[in-house]
Amino acid sequence: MSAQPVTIALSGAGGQIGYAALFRIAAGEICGPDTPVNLRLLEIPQGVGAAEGTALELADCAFPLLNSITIDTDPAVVFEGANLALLVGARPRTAGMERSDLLSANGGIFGPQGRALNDHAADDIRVVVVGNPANTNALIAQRNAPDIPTNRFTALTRLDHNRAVGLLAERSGASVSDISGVTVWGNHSLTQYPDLSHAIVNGVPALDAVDPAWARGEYIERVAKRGGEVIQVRGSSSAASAANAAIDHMHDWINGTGADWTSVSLPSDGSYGVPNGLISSFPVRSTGGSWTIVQGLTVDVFSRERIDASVTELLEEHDAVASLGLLPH
Ligand SMILES: NC(=O)C1=CN([C@@H]2O[C@H](COP(=O)(O)OP(=O)(O)OC[C@H]3O[C@@H](n4cnc5c(N)ncnc54)[C@H](O)[C@@H]3O)[C@@H](O)[C@H]2O)C=CC1
Ligand SMILES: O=C([O-])CC(=O)C(=O)O
Repeated sequence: MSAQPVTIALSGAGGQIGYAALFRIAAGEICGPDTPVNLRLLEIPQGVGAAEGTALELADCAFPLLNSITIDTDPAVVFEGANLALLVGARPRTAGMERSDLLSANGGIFGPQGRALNDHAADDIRVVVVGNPANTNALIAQRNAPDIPTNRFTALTRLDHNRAVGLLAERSGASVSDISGVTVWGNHSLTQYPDLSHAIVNGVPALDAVDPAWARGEYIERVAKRGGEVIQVRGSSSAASAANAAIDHMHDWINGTGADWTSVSLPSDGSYGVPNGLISSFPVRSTGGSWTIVQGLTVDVFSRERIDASVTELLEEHDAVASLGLLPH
């Protein structure tokens, strides 16, 4: 244990994803076995008890890397000096709530959190938004943090990516480690596009290894609706797999992806016709601590239509939050 401690903030620490993530983070799964961890846990008052209970259990694990735990309801306190932020806590849609109500309620969370990150986080802050609607919540946070480079704000589509790889492995009979080149484009929503056009299974193009009609039909729907399938079968939403994906995302951002790429929602630079600034999912590699969008992939007519459909939904969400005054910068 030699490196400087890393300060990792997690909002929604008393919830189910928080419970599935915090023990792994405290064990060093994001930054590795040499980096001590300061945990900063953000909750609303009704969630503080659950976060405190989790902190008791974290202490009972006697993790050698766990340097400190702070629990607070004030984002300014929690984000002070934070190097990494996992924004998990969000306002869920409840019965009778219109989409604009949901966006407005989340604006009330991610606007202030963006401002607190702007004013208090460390210069190297990296943010992943998990709480839904994740892409638009990330956009709100980013647009409220004018002093933080835009590319430090991301939203989680790694769970969709991992689901896409897992279901392709299941269908093809290959192991996950023999699959590469899978991409999830667009929004973390039902319009997302899990794309096998460039995927390779055991050295063979995926569209030769599995029925292309399945890959461009049932498969896309199955990946996009996997969250709903988990809720139906498990009785509650994906938690361990979401926590795992958030850890994968942060781990790869810091440590690099290697030859294969993964999927991350990040502010577009105009690549693949996605409007500048929109936080959309792309094929990306990480090197030197930064994500780079993989360039030069051919996009056929089918893929173009699917990407455009999801980007259209993101633009609608953008316009809705802009009209609510939630994107000040
Ligand atoms: N992007 C993705 O792939 C996925 C996203 N999600 C989303 O992640 C979010 C969290 O899911 P769960 O942990 O299962 O929910 P949960 O309801 O178990 O926990 C959420 C926690 O956030 C807290 N919270 C609410 N508002 C907060 C605020 N302003 N500041 C700090 N904490 C706050 C709540 O008190 C609660 O403890 C949901 O929005 C869910 O839809 C879930 C799975 C996958
Ligand atoms: O719908 C939810 O709350 C959970 C979710 O995002 C997913 O499982 O992909």
